[in-house]
Amino acid sequence: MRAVVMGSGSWGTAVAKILADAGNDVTMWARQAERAEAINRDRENAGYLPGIRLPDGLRAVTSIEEALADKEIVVCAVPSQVLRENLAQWKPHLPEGSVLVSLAKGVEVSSGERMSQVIKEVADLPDDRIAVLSGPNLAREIAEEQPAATVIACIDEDVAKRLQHAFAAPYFRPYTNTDVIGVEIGGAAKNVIALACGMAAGMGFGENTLATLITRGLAETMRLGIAMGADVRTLAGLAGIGDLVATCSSPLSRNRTFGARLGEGATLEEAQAATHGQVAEGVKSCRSVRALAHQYDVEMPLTDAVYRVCHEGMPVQDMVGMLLGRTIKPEV
Ligand SMILES: NC(=O)C1=CN([C@@H]2O[C@H](COP(=O)(O)OP(=O)(O)OC[C@H]3O[C@@H](n4cnc5c(N)ncnc54)[C@H](O)[C@@H]3O)[C@@H](O)[C@H]2O)C=CC1
Ligand SMILES: O=C(CO)COP(=O)(O)O
Repeated sequence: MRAVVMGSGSWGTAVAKILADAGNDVTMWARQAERAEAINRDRENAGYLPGIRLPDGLRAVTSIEEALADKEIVVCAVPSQVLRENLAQWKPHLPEGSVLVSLAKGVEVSSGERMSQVIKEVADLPDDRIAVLSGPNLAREIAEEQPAATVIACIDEDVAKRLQHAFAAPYFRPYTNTDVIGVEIGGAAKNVIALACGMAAGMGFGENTLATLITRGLAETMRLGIAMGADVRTLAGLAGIGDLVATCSSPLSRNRTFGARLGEGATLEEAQAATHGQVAEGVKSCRSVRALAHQYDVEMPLTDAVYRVCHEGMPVQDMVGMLLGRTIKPEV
């Protein structure tokens, strides 16, 4: 199929490689001319995935019109808080009949909307032309062709199946799902829990703490997902627990790394500066996920604690007392 990946950061580049390796005709859109030129000249996106050789057929362009022309699959690979402004520029050039696939893992702070809702609103598309791709997919590992699986969700199962074939590469196995809400909530919430896990690791805590945070993080993600209409089995799958485990455990995760820096004593500004312009989505999404928890009247104590550290100046060390000092209660 003819596909374009709109955004040439870490994950956009890795997904462009997947699509090319899966036999599609793939274009990448980059904001900066130097990045597009370097990708075309060096077959490498050195700023984001140094040392990864990109497939020969992959072509990068900076013109939005050229990028989108005639494409059947349009992959949205920009961070969640800037998807709306990017989409507004892409909209006039979106080809008739194309399907938009969101890669972003976040909930928009200004609206409380999931990415598929933002796409529907801004691009004015029916639900069967909007899909989301999410799972335990650390960009660097996938770019190195380490085997992994993912979930492609669309309300229309036939569309999800078409995309499943388009994204299936020898090292990358997509599963379909029609539970778009579950897949999106799993992806957004795990970044917040990964911040908490990073903070714990940074403070020197070990595997018991990590396992506790992952498990209770899943419990609160499930509470929110169920309240919003998700299928709990989605959250017990790749886009839920799968991604939670990968992100919370890996030093490759930007969210976990951001949290670890705070846990080691860095200020928010220092942690932000150390991300080198790459996005740690959970820092913003903890605000919107917490707002959804309030809206749907569910308890999300870990998300609340991360929010307080990131936005209310609560010292990281106070998280422990805040979480363990809660009223003791049944597990389930
Ligand atoms: N990196 C990873 O391992 C994975 C990332 N994701 C998700 O994919 C989405 C994109 O992530 P990455 O590619 O890793 O991000 P990144 O930070 O590496 O790259 C972001 C890309 O968006 C572009 N962009 C366009 N408009 C922008 C603006 N106004 N502000 C900032 N950047 C802008 C940047 O130029 C850059 O090419 C995020 O929501 C992330 O959570 C999902 C799975 C894996
Ligand atoms: O979503 C990811 C892995 O599935 C990547 O996580 P980070 O954004 O924390 O690097």
